[in-house]
Parts: sequence; structure tokens; C-alpha cells
Amino acid sequence: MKLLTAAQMRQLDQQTIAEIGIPSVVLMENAGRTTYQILRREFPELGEPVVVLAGRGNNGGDGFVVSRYLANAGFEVVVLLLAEKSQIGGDARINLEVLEHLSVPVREVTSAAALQEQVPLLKSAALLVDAILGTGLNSDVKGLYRDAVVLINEVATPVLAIDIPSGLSADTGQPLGMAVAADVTVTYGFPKIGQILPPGRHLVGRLWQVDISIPPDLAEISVMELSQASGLRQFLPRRPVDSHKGTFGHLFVLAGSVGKTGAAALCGEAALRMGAGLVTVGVPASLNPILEVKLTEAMTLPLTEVQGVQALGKRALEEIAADWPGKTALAVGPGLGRHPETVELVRQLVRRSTLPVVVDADGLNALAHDVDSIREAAAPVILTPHPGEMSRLLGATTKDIQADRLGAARELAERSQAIVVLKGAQTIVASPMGKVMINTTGNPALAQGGAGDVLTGMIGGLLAQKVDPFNAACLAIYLHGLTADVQAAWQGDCGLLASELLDQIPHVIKEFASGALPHIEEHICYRLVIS
Ligand SMILES: NC(=O)C1=CN([C@@H]2O[C@H](COP(=O)(O)OP(=O)(O)OC[C@H]3O[C@@H](n4cnc5c(N)ncnc54)[C@H](O)[C@@H]3O)[C@@H](O)[C@H]2O)[C@H](O)CC1
Ligand SMILES: [K+]
Repeated sequence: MKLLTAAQMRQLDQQTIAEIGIPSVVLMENAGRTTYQILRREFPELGEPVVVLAGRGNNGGDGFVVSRYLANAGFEVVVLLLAEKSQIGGDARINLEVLEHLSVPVREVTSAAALQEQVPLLKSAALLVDAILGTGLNSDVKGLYRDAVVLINEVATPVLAIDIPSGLSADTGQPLGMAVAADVTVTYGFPKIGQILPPGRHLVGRLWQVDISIPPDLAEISVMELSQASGLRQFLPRRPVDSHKGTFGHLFVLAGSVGKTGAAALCGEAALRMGAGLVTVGVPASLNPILEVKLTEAMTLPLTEVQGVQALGKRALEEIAADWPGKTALAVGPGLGRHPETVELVRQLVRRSTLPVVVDADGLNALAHDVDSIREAAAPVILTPHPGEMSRLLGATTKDIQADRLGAARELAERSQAIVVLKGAQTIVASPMGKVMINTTGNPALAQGGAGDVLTGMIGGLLAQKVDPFNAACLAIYLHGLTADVQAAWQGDCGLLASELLDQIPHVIKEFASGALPHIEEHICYRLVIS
């Protein structure tokens, strides 16, 4: 599903009015009516009164429409207008006048003292509707608006936010000064990026996306997407009845060093679980016997190692090149260690590879001081850093990375001209062309050693099957998180072993392919279909 910025939403709004010919007051009516419908669904035992706090823009106008539907349904509604009535214009004015004709009380609250007088009402209300500021927010919330936001957050009354919690930036997910913490948010047309990125994600409460007659095709202007099964399913490789193992490609995995043979095994097996036809795991020669025991289906290739260190050496490059024919993709990094010779090997391999390559873990550390050179790679590259690895790649602190994950992922994608997968809660995939996908699946069960090695193998498995690299990254990440979600549903989110994740992958792919996991599919946005 497309994610929009505030400016893009305004553009769609204007196009719908000017090019499609839907009057703006109709859009406001649709917004208010669908919000009212969600409100009734979310609060089935709704008491009284309902207090609508309205600002002076169109967000307030939507609040007036909601007030009308509530009043018509027999609810006691009080509108607290944080402005003078004379300041209200346009469609909001039309709806304000309608309220007056219906004798719905609209109180002008234009000073801090007047607002304080309303505290008992806010405390005794059954529900607060936040219609103070929407996507028109353009500066820090100050003065009376700020006082109102503070009050809304102080009283224990439930809050439904119109379009976006007031004060939350639709573009960054950060509060501008101060933002409402809502229980439910009803957003129009498409989710906004700031409702998905933390802390915004936690301020919206349950997020509903509703159709207000903005044509979905217009959202093609956005390069940002929220991952959804419905969009990703098409990228699963087909499994023709007359297929053989050659149909599904051959992944070469370069992984493992002393103490880290498990990473190599998990990565290779994950690729097979994703349907790759063949997997060869290249490992330091002295560790080969261990991998031979660990891996049954994947093949191994013993490679020259640094004398006495049990880590891959430079000379392995020629051996890999000799083994190249027939391979369709490359995965580099899990458990490689950081020996200088291994580092050099990784750099050479990534630069020279004619196959798409996914780089993780120590593979990323090997490239940390060489990001600009990734641009010279002959084939598409996918980098899968966690925040710590990302900080080494960008030369920033982990704190800075986490404070602007989207910006960091985009920056690295731009600098390296690689596809970047910034792991963590809500993994972000960014392409050098500026495309972004924010993942919705996954849970704390994945915060454990081995989970990343499985992901690398899953991406590699799809690359080997010739799935387009950006789509391979998005699909693998979605399925990796979904597998953990399915597992956590019965086992909890603690103590899931990466090897158990592996066992679940085929089952989850089957359910995902058939659309049998709808409860997880729509777990961030709930869509209201208008009949
Ligand atoms: N998306 C759509 O197609 C539709 C959206 N609707 C609703 O309209 C708002 C956006 O309305 P807008 O009038 O542009 O802005 P706001 O109501 O968010 O803001 C009002 C007003 O406030 C000023 N302002 C901005 N920042 C501050 C601040 N920090 N302090 C004080 N005042 C501020 C700003 O200049 C604005 O003029 C959208 O969210 C939807 O709720 C339509 O109703 C239906 C179509
Ligand atoms: K709002």
C-alpha cells in the first residue's frame, strides 16, 4: 500500500477536486461520514457527551461533519472551537453553519483560561474527537493548540484522531513540539508515512484508512510503500509442474569461520527453504567436515584459508571463480569473521561478481570503509545492515541511525547505489532509485542470533530464482517476519530458535501464497470499504 507525505496528500486532494471534479465539500463529507462509521464501530457502547475539539482548518471541518452525524444519531455533542467562528472559512464554514442550523452547541474557546474551564467537560466526556490539526500542520504546536493537546493527553478520556493526531508530522513521525496520543486514528485516502514510522506509529493507536473518493491510481506519485501480502504475493516464483532443480537456480553462499559455522548452515538452509534449487556453501577448508555434518541438502566447497586462523583467505577468490559456472546468485557474509584477508576477499568478490549479491554481517563490516566502491559492483548488490552495521557503513552513531532510519537507509542506498535493507522493528528497504518499502511483519522473537543469517539466505534464495533484487528483498523480509509472527502466535515472542524459523518457512509460504493469513495481512491498516 502506498504511503504519502502531507504534500502528496494535498496534491491528490487538489487533483481529485480539479481533474476528477469531485467538489471539496464532498470530500469533507466523505471524510466526516466514514470517520463517524469507524467511531461507532470502535466505540460500540459509546456514552455521552462526545466532545469534538476543532481547529480552524479543514481538519476542524471534518470534525464538524462528525459532530453532525453524532447529533443526528441522538448523541449529545459539544464542539469546542479553538478559534473564533469568524475565522472559519471554506468548506469548514459551510459545515459550521450546518451545525448552527441544527442547534449543535459550538463553544468558542480562544484563551487558556477559557480552555481550563472546559476541563471538567473533557474529563466527564465519553470520547474526545481530535480535529485540531491535520496534514496542514506546518510549525511547532504552540499557545492554545498546545494547551489543548496537553489537556487531551492528561485526561483519561479515550481519543479518536481525525486524519492524524494533532501535532504529529505526517512526514517524519515526530511530534512537532507536542502531539496527541490517540486510541484510534481515521486517515483519509492513504496512510501517511508519519503514521507508520515511530514514534508516530505509537501515537496513532489503531489506524484506519478510509476511502473518501480519491482515485487510488493518483497515489502512483509516491515511491514509498507499506509491505502487504496482496502486493508481494506476485513476486513468489512460480513452481511449474515440469520443473527440476535447475529451474530454481543455484545460490553460492560465502560464509563461516571458526566458532561461526552455524551462521553458514542457517544461511544455506534458508535459501533451500525459500525454494532455491541448489545451494553451495563455500567455507574455510578446515571447517568443511563440520559443515558436511550440519548440512545435508546443501553442498559445501572447501576453500583456502589463512594459515592457522580458520578464516577465508585471499586465494579463495580463484577457487570461487573456478566454481562459478551454473551459479545464479551470491550471498556473502554470515559468520565470515574480520581477518584482513577475508575482508579483501569480500571486497574483490562484491566488486567483481557478475551475479546479484546479498551482503550481510561481516561481509558488511568488510565494506564499511569502502562504501563508495560498492557503486563499482558489476551486478546488483543488496546490503542488509542492522543499526550497528549501518553506523559503521555511514560513519554515524547508532543513535543517529535510529533517530532517522528512513533517512539513513536512503542515504546509504544513494551513496552505494545498492539496495539497502535496514533491519530492526519495521525493517526499511531503500533502492538507489529512491523507492522505499517499510515492513509490517516481525516481532521481538527475531531479536536473536541466527535470525539475520536466515534472512540473508531467504533473500539469496529468491535472488537465485531470478526474482528482481528489490522485490526479492521486500518479499523475503515480509516472509521472514511473517514466519516469526506465525510462530509467536502459539509459542510467544521469546526463545524462538533461528532453526525453528527455518522449519516453518515452507508452511508460511503456502499459507501466504493462498491468502490464508488475513489477520496478519492487514495488521497495521484496517480498510473500510464503502458500500
Ligand atoms: N486529504 C484530503 O483529501 C482531505 C482532507 N481533509 C482534511 O483537511 C485536513 C488538512 O486541512 P488544512 O486546512 O490544510 O489544514 P489543518 O486543518 O491541518 O490546519 C489548519 C490550519 O492551521 C494552521 N497551522 C498549521 N500548523 C499550525 C500550528 N503549529 N499551530 C497553529 N496553526 C497551525 C495551518 O496554516 C492551517 O491553515 C486534513 O488533515 C483532513 O483532515 C478534508 O476535509 C477532506 C479531504
Ligand atoms: K487531528
